[in-house]
Amino acid sequence: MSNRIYVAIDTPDLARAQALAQKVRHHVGGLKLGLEFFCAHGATGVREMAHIGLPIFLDLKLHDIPNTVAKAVQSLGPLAPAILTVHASGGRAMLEDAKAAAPAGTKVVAVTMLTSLDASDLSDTGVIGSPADHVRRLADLAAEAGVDGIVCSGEEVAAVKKAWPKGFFVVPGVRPADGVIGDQKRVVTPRAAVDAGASILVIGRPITQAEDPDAAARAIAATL
Ligand SMILES: O=c1ccn([C@@H]2O[C@H](COP(=O)(O)O)[C@@H](O)[C@H]2O)c(=O)[nH]1
Repeated sequence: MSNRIYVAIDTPDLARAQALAQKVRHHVGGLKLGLEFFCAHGATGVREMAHIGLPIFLDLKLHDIPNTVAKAVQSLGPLAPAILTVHASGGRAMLEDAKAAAPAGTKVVAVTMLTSLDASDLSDTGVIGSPADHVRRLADLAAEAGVDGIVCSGEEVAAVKKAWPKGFFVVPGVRPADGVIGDQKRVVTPRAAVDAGASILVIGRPITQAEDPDAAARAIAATL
C-alpha cells in the first residue's frame, strides 16, 4: 500500500504550512488540515495546500444538528477533500446526512473518542464503561449510518476492525517509541498502529516539530 502517513499540518501560518508540506511531501501520503489551519485560512488556504499535490484530509470534526452538518459538508464539497471528519456522537441522522451530502470521492469518517482522553476523562463526561466499549458502540453506530470509517486510537482499532472489516480506520495519537507524548493519552507506535489494522496514521508534532521534518517522516515511514 502507498504511504499511510498523513502529516497533521497544525499551524495558523500559511507560509509555514506550505514550507512544512513541501519538506515532507516525498515521505508522507497526505496532508491533514485541522481547525487551527482552517480557522485562519478557510477554503482559500485549503486550495493553496492542495497545489502541493497530495490528498487533503480536512479534519474539521463537524458536530451539530443534521441539517447544519449536511449544509456544511455541502459547502466543503468544491474542495473535494479525500477525507472529512464529523463527530460520531452527533448521532445516526447527522452521520447519514453528512455522508449523503459529501462528494462521492470523499471518505466521511466519524471521530469516536479523542486520543487525548482516557478512561477517567470519559467517566468525567458521564459515560459508563471503558474507552474500548465506548469506541465500539460509536463504531457500530457509524457503520450502521453508512459512513466510511472512524477515527480511534491504536488501542481500539484491532477489535473494531474485526466487527467492521471493510471500515476505514484513521489512527492519530501515534508516537515513535522515544517520542514526546504531549497532550495525547491513548498512544501507540506507528508500527503497532499499522499491525493493529490502521488504514492511515495521523502524525503531527513528531514530524512537524522535529529539527529535520523530512528526516523524521522518512524514519517513521521506514518502520512501517
Ligand atoms: O482523536 C483524535 C482526533 C484527531 N486528532 C488530531 O490528530 C493530530 C495529532 O497531532 P499530534 O501532533 O501527532 O499529536 C492533531 O491535528 C489532532 O487534532 C487527534 O490527535 N486525536
